[in-house]
Amino acid sequence: MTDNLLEAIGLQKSFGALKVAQDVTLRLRPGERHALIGPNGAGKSTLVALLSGVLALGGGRILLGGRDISRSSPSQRTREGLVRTFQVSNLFGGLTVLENVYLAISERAGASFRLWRPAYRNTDLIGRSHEILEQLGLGDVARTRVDQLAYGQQRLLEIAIALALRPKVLLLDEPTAGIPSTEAGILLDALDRLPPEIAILLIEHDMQVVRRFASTVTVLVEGKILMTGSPIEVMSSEEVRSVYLGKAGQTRFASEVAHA
Ligand SMILES: Nc1ncnc2c1ncn2[C@@H]1O[C@H](COP(=O)(O)OP(=O)(O)OP(=O)(O)O)[C@@H](O)[C@H]1O
Repeated sequence: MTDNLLEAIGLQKSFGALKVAQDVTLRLRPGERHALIGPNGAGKSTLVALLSGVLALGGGRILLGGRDISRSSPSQRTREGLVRTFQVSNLFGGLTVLENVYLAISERAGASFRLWRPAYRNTDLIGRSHEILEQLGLGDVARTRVDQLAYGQQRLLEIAIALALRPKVLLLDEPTAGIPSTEAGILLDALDRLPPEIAILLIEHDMQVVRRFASTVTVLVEGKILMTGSPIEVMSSEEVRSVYLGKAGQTRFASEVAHA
């Protein structure tokens, strides 16, 4: 019996001659806050695609709650609780924030094709949608059309929709990317308030976000795991500094460590 919720064991993936996942092993326990970092082209997005089932594995196994989901479709994985954030580009811009979350919840509840009128009678699902929006600080914009939202709020809505799918494991792909610094704080606060029992894998470039959010960090370089450790261990590793970060990053890391 294992207490790991998600186990990715020996994952392999190649695009032609390019090996983008080489024996990648990653484990997440319930409630774990785990960050995945690595330079551009390291294979982070590929790993998320392998975990979520968008890409087929070239080798290895993925277990969710001890069950082998290596061959499950993305939607099966979502139903079983392995959820990746919805991309802003997949939001329904012409619908309200509430309607977007409601659609996700009703889909989870198996009601997606009963559409608007009958669905709107379902006060439980609407109540749950409001609850999630409040949780993420989007309560005030519930009736606002998504295309009228600030970008940071749209990114929060991605997370709201993922939460609506009742994740056990949540894959967050660069949630702060593209968000102006004035709005980023709100998003970081929202990340702090995510339900503590959910295991979260955060793909992130910004080390300040990583340090604030994660208790464990995995560094991926050229499709291989360079190291896994606490943010401080990772940030103070010479190997990480020299192999992964380069000169600009070394300066940044040094200042991060100094402020840790
Ligand atoms: N469908 C594909 N076909 C061929 N090569 C691909 C494909 N998808 C990604 N790659 C290549 O695989 C490597 C890993 O890409 P990936 O996007 O996973 O890296 P990443 O760590 O997410 O990078 P970034 O931080 O820039 O998003 C890159 O060299 C990329 O060009």
